[in-house]
Amino acid sequence: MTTAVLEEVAASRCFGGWQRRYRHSSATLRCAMVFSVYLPPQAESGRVPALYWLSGLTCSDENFMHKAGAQHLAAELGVAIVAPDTSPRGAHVPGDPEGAWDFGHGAGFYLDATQQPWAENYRMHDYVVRELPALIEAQLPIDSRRAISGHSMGGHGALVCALRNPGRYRAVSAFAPISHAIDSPWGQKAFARYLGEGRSAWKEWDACELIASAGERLPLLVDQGEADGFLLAQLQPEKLRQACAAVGHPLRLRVHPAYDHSYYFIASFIDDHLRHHAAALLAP
Ligand SMILES: N[C@@H](CCC(=O)N[C@@H](CS)C(=O)NCC(=O)O)C(=O)O
Repeated sequence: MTTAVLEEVAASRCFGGWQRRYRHSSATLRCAMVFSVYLPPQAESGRVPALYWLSGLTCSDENFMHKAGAQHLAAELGVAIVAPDTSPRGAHVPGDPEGAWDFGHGAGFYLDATQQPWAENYRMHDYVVRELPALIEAQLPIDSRRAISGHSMGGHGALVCALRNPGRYRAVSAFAPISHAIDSPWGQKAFARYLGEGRSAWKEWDACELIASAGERLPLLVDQGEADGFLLAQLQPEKLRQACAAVGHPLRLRVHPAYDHSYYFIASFIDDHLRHHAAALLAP
């Protein structure tokens, strides 16, 4: 699995480092995938740690890199940023049967599907947690110091990746995550198809459910805009607050008046998240 070749498809100098894009064949997802990576200047003389960023519904690997404005501080801190795509892609990969934007292509939900026809390709958890880091750590100047963050569906993904894999990430954070996916319309639609109708299987991919039995108490940093149109129906950060309070899981939940769901919100607070991750990634 680690022998796939990374084919560079774009490279731009950026804050003394490089913004690059690679294509590779994914054995996990059974399709070609593209990811973006920001390599800070420090990567030219040694290996650097990486923050994995998981984007939300409808995004590709490029939304974060184009809009979050993270490269300037990542260059200063010496942290790489890796942004995978949000689902498997390609004409042979099934999408939403009705062509909706909240399922299928661009909406992999960072889980490993068990139901056909999705189980063939939709294994984004395995891809993000194992296949992609193995490829990157073998072929790029990035080492195994990892942190993870994301937005909305990707915030759910970041929390679930960290909670399901104790010891794999040094830090975790999220912007406007789908906090309790099994209790949200987006999550219910996706989980019913990817995982089947049995709700017990859904709980293995739900941040609030996983908090109770987490194998480590990695502190969560979560930012949420109060004017986010998806706040009440889909995101429900108060459920995350309750789940953390019930078991004493450390949570810093910051609610920001007037901020919405957009990348303007992410750009406004990304520096705090980068410093949160860098403190853990660069600790001796
Ligand atoms: N297409 C949806 C919105 C989807 C959406 O807001 N996606 C968020 C993640 S959940 C995003 O980051 N969009 C891409 C962008 O803003 O660059 C709609 O019409 O309401």
